[in-house]
Amino acid sequence: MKQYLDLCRRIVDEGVWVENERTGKRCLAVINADMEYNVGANEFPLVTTRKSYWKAAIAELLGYLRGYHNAEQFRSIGCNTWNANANDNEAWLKNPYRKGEDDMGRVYGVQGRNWRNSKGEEFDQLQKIYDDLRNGVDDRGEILTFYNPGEFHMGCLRPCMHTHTFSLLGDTLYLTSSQRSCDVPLGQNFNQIQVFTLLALMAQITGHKAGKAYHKIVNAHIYEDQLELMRDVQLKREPYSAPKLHINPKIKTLEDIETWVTLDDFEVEGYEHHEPISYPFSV
Ligand SMILES: Nc1nc(=O)c2c([nH]1)NC[C@@H]1CN(c3ccc(C(=O)N[C@@H](CCC(=O)O)C(=O)O)cc3)CN21
Ligand SMILES: O=c1ccn([C@H]2C[C@H](O)[C@@H](COP(=O)(O)O)O2)c(=O)[nH]1
Repeated sequence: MKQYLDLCRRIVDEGVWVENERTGKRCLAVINADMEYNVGANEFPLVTTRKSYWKAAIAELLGYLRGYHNAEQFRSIGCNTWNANANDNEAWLKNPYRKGEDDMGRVYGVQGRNWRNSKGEEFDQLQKIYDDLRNGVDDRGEILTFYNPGEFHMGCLRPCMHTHTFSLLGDTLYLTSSQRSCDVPLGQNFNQIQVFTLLALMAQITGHKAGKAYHKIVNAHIYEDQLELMRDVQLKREPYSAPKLHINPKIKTLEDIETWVTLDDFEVEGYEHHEPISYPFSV
């Protein structure tokens, strides 16, 4: 929690104002933030200085791992975060690749599970990583990337947290996640849960111990309409200690994640938090 608050404080104290054309809003931004989560010690990085809707964040991750392409699929597993980008963004509504209501296009998990080359052949990046790790193999290229510049025009948003690299040292699995753009009040609240949970889940289904997860953020920002709430409310609160995440031990394979896992398979123990804060969202 301290590293999250340090990042928020750093943006408030040292951030530079930048115009953002896509949203039409200004952001206070810093460049380069390194976050580290101790998954092995089960220090779940849940924000405690406001109520965090951690289940929605895990649902979003499950949707990515399943290759979801539609906001309705996300809603059906308890996640509302893609409604606005799928249905309220002018540029996407006019895009000829949009296949109607709720379609998100070729973003995130679609790239992770159905990457396409110029011949139309598809690659399942996650399956390859899973098969290697289960066999104890790390070929130094265990990379799940959602970043496909050749298909940006076919999706509602370029991926923000775009690349997850897995590494095996002995019987311990590590994760390094890279993010180009981070809405710290809203997005980071979810993203740090997702980095942690992704490593915990992959370690569990590939039969390894979880080590640390390293989360590298490039542009970390607070939108102008979020600043007051962050500076004058959230940053004035004292954090509580980190809760623990419990994942159903019956989850043993990638197929389990693809087929029957729900939010009931995740529990948080010892989550003490302050009152909710509702931050404005920019589409
Ligand atoms: N401007 C922006 N910020 C983001 O963080 C973001 C995007 N756009 N677009 C794509 C996804 C969607 N994400 C989102 C979208 C909404 C919430 C959100 O509204 N969170 C609320 C309530 C969550 C709930 O009730 O389930 C929160 O208080 O955390 C969080 C992340 C993260 N990403
Ligand atoms: O997982 C996510 C997804 C999105 N965001 C934020 C970061 C930015 O504020 C917007 C995306 O806008 P771009 O103009 O494409 O950078 O969404 C996030 O923090 N985490």
